[in-house]
Amino acid sequence: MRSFVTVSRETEARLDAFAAHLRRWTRAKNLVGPDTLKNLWTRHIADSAQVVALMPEARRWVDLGAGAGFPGLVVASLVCGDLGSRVDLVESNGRKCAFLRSAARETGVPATVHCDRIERFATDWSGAADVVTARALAPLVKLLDLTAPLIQKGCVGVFHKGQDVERELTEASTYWTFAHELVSSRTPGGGALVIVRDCERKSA
Ligand SMILES: C[S@@+](CC[C@H](N)C(=O)[O-])C[C@H]1O[C@@H](n2cnc3c(N)ncnc32)[C@H](O)[C@@H]1O
Repeated sequence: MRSFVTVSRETEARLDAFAAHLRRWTRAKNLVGPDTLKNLWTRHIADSAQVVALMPEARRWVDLGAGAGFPGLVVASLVCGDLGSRVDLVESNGRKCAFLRSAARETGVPATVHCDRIERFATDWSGAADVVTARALAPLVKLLDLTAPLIQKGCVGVFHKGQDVERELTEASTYWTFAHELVSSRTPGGGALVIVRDCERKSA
């Protein structure tokens, strides 16, 4: 982690507490696979943290399909202390929601957990967001379906993608017109981040 992202001592302490909490929960409740723990700092924490550097002015974040907190809880650890910062985490798995709440309490970060289906959250939620994130959740075309209502209100989508990002962009452009930027991931694995600032569904 330290070689990929530079953070303050306080942030590093929060991330350490989050990592320790995740290891404890995984031992007791089998929350994430052994590969996740093995590569925790480089593949998951640093990979998650890079979205904050891309959106330094953002204060209100929404993370869809937060899982064990990537990137949402890592973002919350980094923006903690910035005036007005908050992260809304959406996750439908009850065990993961319990972990997310417990980890947010333990680390003292400004995160709210919505234990809900994204489809329902997206329809019901009346809050505002600067950035919506999703990592390892769905192909880009589906992410645009889910996040278009937010993006069309000015929220920026920042989506972690793997090596087949070009194929996902081509597929998405069949159904959507969207303004995007592609940023190479700073962490190993050859992935990329797709930043979407505007989108409109193409007429049939
Ligand atoms: C592959 S995991 C990725 C978790 C995390 N973002 C990461 O990068 O490690 C996808 C997560 O999204 C959640 N999820 C999938 N579809 C969902 C939906 N429609 N509503 C809410 N959560 C969903 C799953 O429960 C799971 O925890």
